[in-house]
Amino acid sequence: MRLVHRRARPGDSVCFVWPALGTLRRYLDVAQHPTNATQTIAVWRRRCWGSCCFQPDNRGQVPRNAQRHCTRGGQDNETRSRFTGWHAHELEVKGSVWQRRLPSVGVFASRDASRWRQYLETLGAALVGTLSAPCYASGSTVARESLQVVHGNALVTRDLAAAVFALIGSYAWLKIWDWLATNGYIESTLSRKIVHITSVPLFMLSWPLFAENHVAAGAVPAGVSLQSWSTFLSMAARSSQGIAAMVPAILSVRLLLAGLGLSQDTLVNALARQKAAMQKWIREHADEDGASEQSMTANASMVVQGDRSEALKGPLYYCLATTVCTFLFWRGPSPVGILALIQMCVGDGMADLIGRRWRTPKWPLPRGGGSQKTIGGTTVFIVSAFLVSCLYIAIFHAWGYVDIGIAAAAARIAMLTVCCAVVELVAPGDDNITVPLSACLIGSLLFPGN
Ligand SMILES: Nc1ccn([C@@H]2O[C@H](COP(=O)(O)OP(=O)(O)OP(=O)(O)O)[C@@H](O)[C@H]2O)c(=O)n1
Ligand SMILES: C/C(=C\CO)CCC[C@H](C)CCC[C@H](C)CCCC(C)C
Repeated sequence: MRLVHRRARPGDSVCFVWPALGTLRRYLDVAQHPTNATQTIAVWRRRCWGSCCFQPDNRGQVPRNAQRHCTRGGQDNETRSRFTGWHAHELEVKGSVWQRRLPSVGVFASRDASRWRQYLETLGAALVGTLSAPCYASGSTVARESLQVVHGNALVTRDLAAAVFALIGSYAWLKIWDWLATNGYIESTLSRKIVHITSVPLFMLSWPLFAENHVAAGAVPAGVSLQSWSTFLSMAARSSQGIAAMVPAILSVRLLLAGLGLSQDTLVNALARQKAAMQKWIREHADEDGASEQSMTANASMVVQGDRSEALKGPLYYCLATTVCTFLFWRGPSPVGILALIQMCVGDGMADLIGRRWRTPKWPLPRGGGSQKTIGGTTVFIVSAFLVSCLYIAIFHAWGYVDIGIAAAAARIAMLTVCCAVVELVAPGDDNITVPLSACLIGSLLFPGN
């Protein structure tokens, strides 16, 4: 392995002006000079993102100590530390992906997880370019100058683009399910639960779009105790996990404002309608078991409008829990954040979705809020949360983010899942707080070194 440096060429400025073009150029370079692919990519990185690069060995392998070597080639201290992880990682992935063909060719047929990851990361780079292009094209000096400031910090630009992408994705996703429910294609309760089950797992699949951590993984939460608040906040705002956590945080603010009546929000209205429909369903079925007529009448009027303050409960806690888990645990190396979010989304959501339709005996526990949990619901919680947790840990391990493999983690995931199912069953308070909170605590005990 050796460090590769070369002078900037005129063509490099194209990459700077429009990184999407740079991505395209990278594809073409790889296609034209297959044996030189590694160097081409590395050089492009160096020019665009101002750092050092490596020449991995003939088999495209990056030595384990690559990261240590990389720190020699950076420029100032800050750039050096920010770029270290990025380069070590880029090259690690390269060996299996970039050598002989365009990464998009055959990627869908591939079972090689690193290809998927590379594909998503390339998409992230292309997104940066695509989103910044209109600003350049607008000709506005302010837009260009501010973009150049951000481009000076290219990894942050990429994270911001990925966050914008996830926000647009969340908007579209919520809209689709609400549209299906309001037009009568599916029940409102089903739409709400599908959103609950799928939103955050989809969000997690977008995490490779974010750049490699600018600040070492774990350093941001550790900064709470080590750094002054201003240093901590600036680290947090520039870190991948900080920017990714802004996605659920922005949704939380939206829910908070609308729930307090400070803004009109169609999302909140939809959630409130769905919740009202769900409560109606629960009370109707409670009525079958002898519930009072009064509760039915009160509920019927709610279905028309829904209660906007509902946004301040389940959905808000859901978004806040996602913000905290994303920010503290991010995509690894610890599996705890991913597991906690899967328990909250898949376990709790599936227990409700299937538990309400599958008539199984109810647990002999006092009722909270008119609902009663069933043995079938708890069984579905355990099975679904366990399977999806295993799937996500396998994916994130194959992507190289989580450092524990599925074989080593499976028994502990099973224990965690059973504990969360019990918490969901007995703990007072909203499941969107109790389940992820206990998953984080129990997970940290079960995976102490990860
Ligand atoms: N372990 C479980 C959990 C839920 N349910 C079913 O799902 C319904 C609603 O569950 P609950 O978690 O109480 O819903 P909420 O918290 O009110 O819904 P949300 O989280 O969407 O606000 C219950 O009445 C029950 O029929 C079940 O059978 N078994
Ligand atoms: C009904 C819900 C909870 C009640 O128990 C779920 C509320 C969903 C949130 C309002 C939206 C959450 C969005 C995610 C944080 C981001 C999704 C991004 C993705 C690309 C779809």
